[in-house]
Amino acid sequence: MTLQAIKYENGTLEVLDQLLLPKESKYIPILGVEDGWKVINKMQVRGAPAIAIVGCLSLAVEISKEEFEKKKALRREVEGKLNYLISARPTAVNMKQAADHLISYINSLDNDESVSAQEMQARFVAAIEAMLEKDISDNRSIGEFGAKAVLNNVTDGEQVRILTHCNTGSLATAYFGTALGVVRCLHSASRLENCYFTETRPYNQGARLTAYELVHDKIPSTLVCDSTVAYLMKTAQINAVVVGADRVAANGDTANKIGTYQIAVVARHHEVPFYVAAPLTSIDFNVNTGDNIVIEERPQVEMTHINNIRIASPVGKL
Ligand SMILES: CSC[C@H]1O[C@H](OP(=O)(O)O)[C@H](O)[C@@H]1O
Repeated sequence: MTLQAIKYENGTLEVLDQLLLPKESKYIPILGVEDGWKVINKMQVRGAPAIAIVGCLSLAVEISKEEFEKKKALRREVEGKLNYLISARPTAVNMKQAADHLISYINSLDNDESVSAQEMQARFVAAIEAMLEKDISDNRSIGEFGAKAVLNNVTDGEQVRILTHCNTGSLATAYFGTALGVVRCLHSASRLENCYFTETRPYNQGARLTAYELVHDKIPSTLVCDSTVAYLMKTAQINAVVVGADRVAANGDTANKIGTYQIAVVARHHEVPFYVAAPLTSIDFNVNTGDNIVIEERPQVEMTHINNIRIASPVGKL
């Protein structure tokens, strides 16, 4: 079992094919931007931060193999390929945020006459490589801060029962995770009684990925059907719901995996504190409210089939 979704070293990139988990643990080589776009679009790699990191690293791999005599040629190639990578999946903002930051950075290098084309290429690749460690550092901070926030609402020494949705752990980020990072910190502090997590149809991020992570880390946990969450909050004294985010709008509206909204409504009804654990790279200050967030529509086969086996009778329009 491995929880390293992304393996990168000196211009070589491999990603864990999450479509095969938990049955098979297989790494896919990423030789450039086209490979990066495909693994993101097919959801072999998924999770808002991981999408941005893999997308940008696929560009770093490609750029590292080329030689640029002219700085403007490098800038043009970088801009075009970053904008292409954004198109792989629309809802998570992290790839767009990373692209905007990197385009601004390479423009500053292009405009700095003291920087040669070779230096520009090296500094640009280094800026992308730094995203890996930054994400892990952010996740640990989110985990510690989130655990404190959850524990502020319970009596001293009480062990907590958490509900989470989808996968927001090491398989959705560079490592450690966001909402699952909060769960990891509660467990490390010996304050976690149990983490309930939903199967998260139709891709089954919970049943396939979150289960994989919590078993690996030996964290007390229970897999529940998506349809159980209301009953669970009625009967299991859940202390908090903690979820991730694909995109948070300027007013705090949050787009996350389908099913999150109904969990939030039920949490409100049962007066269970509801937390969104997300890095700054998931916040889009250019979008005023959630109404302006593009919600992804995936192929219907992802609902009607599991491992290429039909589980839903053929019907009309789904
Ligand atoms: C830590 S971000 C996790 C985020 O990504 C998931 O979506 P997907 O598996 O489709 O990429 C889900 O929305 C999670 O909240």
